[in-house]
Amino acid sequence: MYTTEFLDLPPLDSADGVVRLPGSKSISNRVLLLAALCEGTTAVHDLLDSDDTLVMLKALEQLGCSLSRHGGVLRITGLAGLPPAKPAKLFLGNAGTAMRPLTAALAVLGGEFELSGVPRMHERPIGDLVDALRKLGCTIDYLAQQGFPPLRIGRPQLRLTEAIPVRGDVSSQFLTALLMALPLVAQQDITIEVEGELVSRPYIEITLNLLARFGVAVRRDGWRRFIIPAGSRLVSPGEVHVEADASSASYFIALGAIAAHDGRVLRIEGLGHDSIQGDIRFVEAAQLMGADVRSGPNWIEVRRGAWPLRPINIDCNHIPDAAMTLGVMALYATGGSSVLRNIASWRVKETDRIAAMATELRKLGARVEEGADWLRITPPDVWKSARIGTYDDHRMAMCFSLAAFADQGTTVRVEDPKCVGKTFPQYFETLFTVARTAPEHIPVICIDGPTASGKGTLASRVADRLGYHYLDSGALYRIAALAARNAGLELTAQRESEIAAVAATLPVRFAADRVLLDGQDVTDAIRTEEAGMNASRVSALPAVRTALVELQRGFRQLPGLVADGRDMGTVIFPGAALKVYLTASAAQRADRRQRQLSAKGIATTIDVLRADLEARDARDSQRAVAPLKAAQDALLLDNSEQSIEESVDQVLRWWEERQPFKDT
Ligand SMILES: Nc1ncnc2c1ncn2[C@@H]1O[C@H](COP(=O)(O)OP(=O)(O)O)[C@@H](O)[C@H]1O
Ligand SMILES: Nc1ccn([C@H]2C[C@H](O)[C@@H](COP(=O)(O)OP(=O)(O)O)O2)c(=O)n1
Repeated sequence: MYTTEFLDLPPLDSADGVVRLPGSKSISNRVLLLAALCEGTTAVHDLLDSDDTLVMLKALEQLGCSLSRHGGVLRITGLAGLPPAKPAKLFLGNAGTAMRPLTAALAVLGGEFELSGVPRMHERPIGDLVDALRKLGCTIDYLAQQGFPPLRIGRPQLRLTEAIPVRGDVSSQFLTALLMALPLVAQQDITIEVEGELVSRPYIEITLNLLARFGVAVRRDGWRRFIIPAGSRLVSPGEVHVEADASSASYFIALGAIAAHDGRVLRIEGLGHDSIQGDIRFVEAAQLMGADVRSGPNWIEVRRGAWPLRPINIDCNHIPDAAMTLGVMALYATGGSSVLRNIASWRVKETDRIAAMATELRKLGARVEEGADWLRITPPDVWKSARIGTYDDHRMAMCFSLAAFADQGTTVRVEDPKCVGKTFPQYFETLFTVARTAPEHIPVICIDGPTASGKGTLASRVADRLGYHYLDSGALYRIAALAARNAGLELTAQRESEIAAVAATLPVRFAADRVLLDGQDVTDAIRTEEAGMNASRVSALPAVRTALVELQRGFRQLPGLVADGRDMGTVIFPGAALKVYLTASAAQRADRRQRQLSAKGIATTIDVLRADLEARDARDSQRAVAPLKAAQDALLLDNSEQSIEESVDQVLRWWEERQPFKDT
């Protein structure tokens, strides 16, 4: 997951390939709660691993459920319909799918519980659910503002003979919560009556479907009355497979419609046309806009159909979450405006999504009108690069990533990308496996300079701050030298072609912070001073340098690269958007190297080190091919008197000055 302050998406061109998506959040949290309440043990396969499921799991553990994990399977032994034995204070983050049903289940079962969440959760209304629960005899108090979490729950005196009214027009989660909780106390038929128009009906269908799997067949009379039959009991079905999340799939369905052009196909696995999730109907909306979609029971394939996309005017009640994705697709639907209607529930989600979408779409150049429960979006005439605020809302981050495909070459900065952790922690990584763009669009920052100037330290920290890949090109010369020695070669010009042949086929792999050569961990072996000197020797051989060019350029991958070495800016990435030539005095560098070595328990003297590094400087800058020197357009940074943080901040400032949205 990207935990950087922001993530810049350079202009993207197309998409193809296969994605497997994480499990559905709605199904995951419902299954977890039902498994926790029922009789028996449930093995849950393909559970979503995200912030919202984590808070649910922690809460269930606190309530006394026993959980164990083996491989990808989670086993839960339920409470068999009994109230939790101990009082508990549950923290539920910003997970509505945990807060609402747990409130209902615990209020019906009774005990001493407190339920709280993040500040935004304390702004999301729960009064209608609490009113319904109080009417049937539950004890619930507000601990802060009336109508909002945090809540205290006590013991109920249940009255279940009369129909229980619940409002259906704010959030379907209230009805879901009652439907999952009331089978615990169904000594007689229990009737729930929905007041107002029921929003987000598909989510109720998921609830009913899962209740049926746990042995409870709810009867219903249209969408107004739901009856839980007397004698209902929640019983584990044994095994449950969680299907991939249909709301998460919406981003990739849209991606296919926007970017799978010229024979490309985007295939989504783990979800198909017989999905029980309402958001699967996003497919129909995407088709109306022009997507070419084919699907089977467990897969969906999407290609670009109509292009540009067609504007849409649609009632989104049946796809409340996935409909946000239509808002960004509308940017590509020229020839009119798109209207998304019946989206009032957006106002009380992770953020006020109507206001948030309007604000951020405008930044890209779209004209947007906003009503109480609708949005009208007219695509930009001229796209603008923009910093997109995400409001701690995973769906804002995910849908706006799709704005990077404008053919006018816009850069989209997604702020706080880690908000996707709520439902899809690997969203951007998954996007980058299928999104394509020309290499010259992928940003590169080059940091060249002499030994021990701090290139590696600076480059890897800048890469961390930007979420970019990092290329330590010196490591490749070190590895090439080691591999050549292992092959019994002397590191001399007479052996140039043989060393180059070794370098051309290096079986090297970078895994986390380890370097593997032919499966052997050589991380420490390549870091000795001798290995540095050997690297310097082989790096003077032109054929060796040529052999390593493609390997180095292969590191230029989405979302960007920071590369350090001697010739990053002059030879390997001459078109890089930022080149830094890093220096420090020889005395400083010798001192730094000595500290670095002594931290590893290697004793040396400053004089020897200084002589070594001056010898290396001389060889690296005097060789015939790609000598160490500043690129003409490089910015010079002498960090002799700077701390590491100061030099990192300096480079990031230079980088910001080059961004297209720096003045916005
Ligand atoms: N600006 C700086 N100020 C002080 N020490 C630094 C600075 N930059 C790097 N160092 C230290 O100098 C040592 C050498 O840095 P390194 O990144 O390995 O250099 P290079 O990759 O140029 O050989 C490291 O121990 C690092 O912590
Ligand atoms: N892009 C590069 C990187 C390194 N080299 C050569 C020259 C250097 O002396 C050796 C070792 O590089 P490395 O960056 O690992 O060395 P230092 O950490 O700066 O001591 O490889 C090169 O020629 N071109």
